[in-house]
Amino acid sequence: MNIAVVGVGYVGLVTGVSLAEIGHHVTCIDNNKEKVHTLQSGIAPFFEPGLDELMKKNVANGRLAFADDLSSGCSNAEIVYIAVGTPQKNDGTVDLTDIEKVAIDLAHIILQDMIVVTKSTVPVGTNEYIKQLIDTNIVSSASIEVVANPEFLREGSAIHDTFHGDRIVIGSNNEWAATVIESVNKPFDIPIVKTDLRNAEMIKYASNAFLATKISFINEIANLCEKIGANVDDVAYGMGLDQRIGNAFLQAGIGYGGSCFPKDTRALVQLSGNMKHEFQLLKSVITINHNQQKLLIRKAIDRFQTLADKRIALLGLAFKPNTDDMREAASIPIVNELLKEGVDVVVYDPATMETAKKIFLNNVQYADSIETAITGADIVFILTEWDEFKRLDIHIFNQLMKDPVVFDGRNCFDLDQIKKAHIEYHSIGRPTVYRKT
Ligand SMILES: NC(=O)c1ccc[n+]([C@@H]2O[C@H](COP(=O)([O-])OP(=O)(O)OC[C@H]3O[C@@H](n4cnc5c(N)ncnc54)[C@H](O)[C@@H]3O)[C@@H](O)[C@H]2O)c1
Ligand SMILES: O=c1ccn([C@@H]2O[C@H](COP(=O)(O)OP(=O)(O)O[C@H]3O[C@H](CO)[C@@H](O)[C@H](O)[C@H]3O)[C@@H](O)[C@H]2O)c(=O)[nH]1
Repeated sequence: MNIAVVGVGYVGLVTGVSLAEIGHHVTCIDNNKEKVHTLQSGIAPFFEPGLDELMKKNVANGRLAFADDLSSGCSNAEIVYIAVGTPQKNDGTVDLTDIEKVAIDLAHIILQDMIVVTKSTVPVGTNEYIKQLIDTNIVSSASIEVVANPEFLREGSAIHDTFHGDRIVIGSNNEWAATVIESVNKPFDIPIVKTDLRNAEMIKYASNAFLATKISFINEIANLCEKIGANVDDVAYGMGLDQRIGNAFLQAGIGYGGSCFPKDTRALVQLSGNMKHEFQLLKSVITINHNQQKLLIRKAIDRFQTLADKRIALLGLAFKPNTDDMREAASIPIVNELLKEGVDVVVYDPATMETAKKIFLNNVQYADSIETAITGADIVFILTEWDEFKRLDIHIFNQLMKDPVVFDGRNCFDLDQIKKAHIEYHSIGRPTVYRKT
């Protein structure tokens, strides 16, 4: 099939590359000319394990190309995927400006019958609206059908998730269009859920909201574990063995961030409100997450009374490991709060330093290694569970800090290992380990 993908962010690029990998001819289109230029020179605009290789391979074999112009990019396309951003507006509603623009621009250039597939996460009813927008603006006699095909990839494991996902959701109110998109996806060999447009849109929001709920639930259990002297890692393990619960997404920590959970949970609350349905559970999930992001600061203030003039090294700024994405990362409110407390902040992350410089400007110091970051620090905060941190020889804290106090927001270390290291160690939902004198 000849396919165009409009919007080359995370989702657009992974979609384009994977459709090319299973044999389709794909043109990825973005209106950001600089981005397209970078892509045409063989460089992915973000860090994602395995993506570069697949991209280069499919460009070389002629199945993948990039364009900055919708009209030329779609000239041969039988199917157009929309993968532009759907950010949140100040009032909490989803900003559909980019989707609307793509729909209207498509209506002006479509000359042959076409299937428009929405990959972007959009509120229930949006695909019907996209069809209506195209139908009312179309200049030719061509007809279009819409399909909702929400994306479930995770950043940092996007390639793996695409080829080994649990399901592909295909929503359409037109049986022919659904069947075509089913055949497009067949080579992935992943179970396909065929449903209508509204169900497909709702599956995406409900899935993200449920995963966010699991995280806030285990974080509340963790906070309780600390008070009653239990260990959340053991509790989560014991819970997760029950197949009805499952062990995924029970990692306690400083809450969820990223470009999806925060935005999509707020959007679902907003959508419910519009329907006069108060989604109390999800509102609590969001509040718990908000509080959890600041937990290390509260712990540090409890321990030291004031953090003014302390030097704090932050290890990890990305919202999760294996990505250079800092969208809605816990590190951002943490740095802002620490600066207000008068802290001397030094940061290190294996992948996000360039992004961090644009966010924190010269308000923090930037270290080029773990060692440089922690040398002379009074306190260390661990905010992202990069392998580089988990594999650290923990004696390094002793060697490079005077009185090492570590607040680990991602439970990177085993407590028995920590007990041998002569450091003071606070983590999430586990007993504090005090330094032996
Ligand atoms: N990032 C993820 O992990 C993820 C996973 C699943 C679903 N989603 C959803 O997928 C959608 C895209 O997310 P993302 O993170 O890839 O977005 P992004 O913001 O990183 O990328 C969007 C791209 O669309 C381009 N664009 C905007 N308007 C355009 C237009 N008119 N023509 C051509 N290109 C245009 C932008 O230049 C940008 O490159 C969102 O709805 C998001 O919620 C994201
Ligand atoms: O047990 C866990 C699992 C995750 N997280 C945090 O949750 C956030 C999101 O993690 P993850 O879901 O792995 O990353 P995303 O790339 O944001 O992926 C989510 O959001 C995407 C966008 O909608 C969906 O496609 C994916 O299915 C969904 O997992 C991160 O801050 C993690 O640190 C935890 O705190 N504990």
